[in-house]
Amino acid sequence: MNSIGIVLGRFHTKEVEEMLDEARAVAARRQLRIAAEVWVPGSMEKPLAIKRLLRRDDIVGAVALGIIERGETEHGNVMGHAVISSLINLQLEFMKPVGVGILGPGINPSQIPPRTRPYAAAAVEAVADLLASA
Ligand SMILES: Nc1c(NC[C@H](O)[C@H](O)[C@H](O)CO)[nH]c(=O)[nH]c1=O
Ligand SMILES: CC(=O)[C@@H](O)COP(=O)(O)O
Repeated sequence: MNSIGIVLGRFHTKEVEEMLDEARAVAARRQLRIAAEVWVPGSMEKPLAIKRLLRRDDIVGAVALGIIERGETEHGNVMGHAVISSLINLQLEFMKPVGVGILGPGINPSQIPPRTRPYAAAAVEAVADLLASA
């Protein structure tokens, strides 16, 4: 059974816990073992946490979950671009799939609930699909 790791940001923790619940269910359905669940302060810390997981021989893929909320400045947009770009680069560096389930940037509170489970599911499904097609 393939093992993956999940990195989660602590912004909007309750909603991210719902994303984790969905990710666990999809992983089980796709016969993926979750070898690690790593909580980090925010999205800026996700690339390092994902890289630590991808360096592990027992982990063949990873998932990043979290929420980048709408702020008053461009901080969230800049962060979103940088983080997602880094996660894609890590995928190519290690040749291991990284599913990105990060809501936003610029998401409003009312936009979060309908996206938590679909985004988490899509991130795990993407990793499972890439592993299956390897
Ligand atoms: N505003 C959000 C953040 N900001 C925190 C950063 O990700 C980081 O933890 C901080 O800059 C210290 O290095 N993170 C999110 O994931 N979502 C946000 O909305
Ligand atoms: C997306 C964020 O960083 C948010 O939490 C705060 O943003 P801002 O400083 O633009 O209000």
